[in-house]
Amino acid sequence: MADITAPEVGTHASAPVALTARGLTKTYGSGDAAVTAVDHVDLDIPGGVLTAVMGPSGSGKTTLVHLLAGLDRPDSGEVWIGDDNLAALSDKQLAKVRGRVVGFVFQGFNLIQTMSGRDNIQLPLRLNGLRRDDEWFAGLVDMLGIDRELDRKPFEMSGGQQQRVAIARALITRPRVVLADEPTGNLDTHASAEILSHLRVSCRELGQSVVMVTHDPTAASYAGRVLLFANGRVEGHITDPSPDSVLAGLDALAGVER
Ligand SMILES: Nc1ncnc2c1ncn2[C@@H]1O[C@H](COP(=O)(O)OP(=O)(O)OP(=O)(O)O)[C@@H](O)[C@H]1O
Repeated sequence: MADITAPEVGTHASAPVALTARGLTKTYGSGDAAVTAVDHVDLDIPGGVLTAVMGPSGSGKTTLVHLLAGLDRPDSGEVWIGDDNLAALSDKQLAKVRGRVVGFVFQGFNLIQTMSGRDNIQLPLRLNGLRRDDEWFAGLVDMLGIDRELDRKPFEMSGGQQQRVAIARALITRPRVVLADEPTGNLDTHASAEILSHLRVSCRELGQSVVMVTHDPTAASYAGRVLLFANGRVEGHITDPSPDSVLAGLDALAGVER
């Protein structure tokens, strides 16, 4: 069984920290039925790095990214996106940070069924009063292979096509931080590889930070760092992962499960 490296906090002196969590805690239910989905998590997510979050089903990964995105409020602890402490923002300010700084790709995609692919992708620009960059739009459409989806409504698309449209929507504002829950879960190997390569390059070249939850060791191997999550805590991490080192890390993680 492989050892998993203890989590590091506050040691990325060379890379500016894009996303910080301190003491982040969220419990669902109460009494005997209480489940602490995220349990005093401290995290520093550096800029320019693709970070994967892996761990057993029910370990709290989705809850963690929802808290990091400000979609859900923690019971205690703080999330900082750059210099913004999410807890200190009004709902309006939070919406502004979410709209301009953060891109989301979540399970279920949240595409608007009455709007075309094109309008869905461009919605974050309209909502945030941002101008469209035609070249960037065309580049995303090309990279994601969604030319024919632009004039279709989501219900006329397959799950994989909807997922690609949702990824284009997340990237259209060139957000500093992208939070994604299984972003390639409905895609074939080729499409997944292309999208993950793009995310990795845009982290490296644009200084973007992507945090993605995945169950797929191959997808995780595109990351610069894998966080190993169990029982609502970061139990370790793997730097420069390969599919084999990720599998070994998951094996080691099984040993710390409740
Ligand atoms: N809205 C909710 N109400 C009550 N319990 C919840 C709620 N959301 C999540 N939980 C519980 O919190 C724990 C963590 O759930 P979460 O969805 O964050 O895990 P996960 O690691 O993302 O799981 P999976 O890999 O299966 O998607 C689970 O025990 C789950 O049952």
